[in-house]
Amino acid sequence: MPKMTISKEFKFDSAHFLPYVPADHKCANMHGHTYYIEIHCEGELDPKLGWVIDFNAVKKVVDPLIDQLDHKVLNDIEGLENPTAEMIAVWFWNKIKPDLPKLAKVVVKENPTNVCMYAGE
Ligand SMILES: Nc1nc2c(c(=O)[nH]1)N=C([C@H](O)[C@H](O)COP(=O)(O)OP(=O)(O)OP(=O)(O)O)CN2
Ligand SMILES: [Zn+2]
Repeated sequence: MPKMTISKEFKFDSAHFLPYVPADHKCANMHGHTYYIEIHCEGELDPKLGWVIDFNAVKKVVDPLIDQLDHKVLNDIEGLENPTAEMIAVWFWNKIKPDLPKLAKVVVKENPTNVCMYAGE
């Protein structure tokens, strides 16, 4: 069967600051982002269902994680004490991969121009 990649996008609004940047870096101050997260899953199509994985199955795994972060201070979340886009991508990967083995990539967009892609290596 053909091998394909699907992706589903999620959104959350959070505050953060970056604790290890120099004090005069603007990101040392608390500020907010509307984050967009893409969850990419890759695999062969199921021959009967005709899909890689049900989009709804992705939603069921990811929604509880979005709820943990939405309208929160990311620095207060375990594992996100230094909430760069890169660390957020790793956080999502580690939480999602055990439940979605077809997970192939996590994309974190702090804004349309600041984007991090992580494929789990
Ligand atoms: N590699 C990374 N660099 C930076 C990160 C990050 O997560 N990974 N994060 C930040 C800050 O979160 C900051 O809020 C973003 O700063 P900046 O790029 O200046 O974003 P702006 O929205 O202000 O973008 P402009 O292009 O200047 O409009 C910093 N760096
Ligand atoms: Zn920021």
